Amino acid sequence: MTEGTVDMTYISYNHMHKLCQQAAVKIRESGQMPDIIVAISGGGLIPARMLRTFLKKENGGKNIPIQAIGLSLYEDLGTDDFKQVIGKQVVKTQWLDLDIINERFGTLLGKKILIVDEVDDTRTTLAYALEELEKEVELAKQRQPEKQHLDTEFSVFVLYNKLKPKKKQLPDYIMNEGRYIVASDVNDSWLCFPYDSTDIDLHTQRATAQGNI
Ligand SMILES: O=P(O)(O)OC[C@H]1O[C@H](OP(=O)(O)OP(=O)(O)O)[C@H](O)[C@@H]1O
Repeated sequence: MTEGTVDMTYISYNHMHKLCQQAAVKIRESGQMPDIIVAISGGGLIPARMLRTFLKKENGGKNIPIQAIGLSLYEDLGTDDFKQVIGKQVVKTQWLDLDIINERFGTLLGKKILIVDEVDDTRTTLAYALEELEKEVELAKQRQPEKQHLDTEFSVFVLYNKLKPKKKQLPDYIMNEGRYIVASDVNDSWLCFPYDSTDIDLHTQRATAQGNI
């Protein structure tokens, strides 16, 4: 941030698209080609869908299903305690459809699961998502003890990682074993995403001027 003002970084759809294309190669090379993509809604939905196009290509033409989970740290959900919790507490608004996962795969256990979001800011949301998904794995082991030996492997993909001190950490097995995949490390500026714009032409001009095209 600059003193008294906020640095604004404008991002175009094209920029997100191209980063997803490059990231798909990194994901394949990491050995973490997912069975399931878990998109953190809302911001993770668009990169997850873009990524799926390129992962399909990297995955021999096989499409990878996307499940959406809704987590909100900064959004006003109209609750009475909004001012107290914004930026501090993650609110779960949607969760995995385990019936669909079990119907399609038989189990969540033994799967490679890629968690996708558009930005890692304080890392609070990603840490929460991973903790809650790990709890689902433990519950699945209780429900399906005959499959508890199957290793479920998580990895994380973000389009933009802000280079700043983080409030929460991801475990070493994510950070140190090639399972935290970042398309672009960025300074701690305000990221302006195209889907938040009410004037997409002006937004794209600004993104272009900053080279984010
Ligand atoms: O690293 P953190 O500090 O946790 O911040 C990152 C999160 O913040 C944004 O979500 P937001 O809560 O604004 O909801 P949205 O995706 O629906 O806009 C973004 O989409 C990430 O999920």
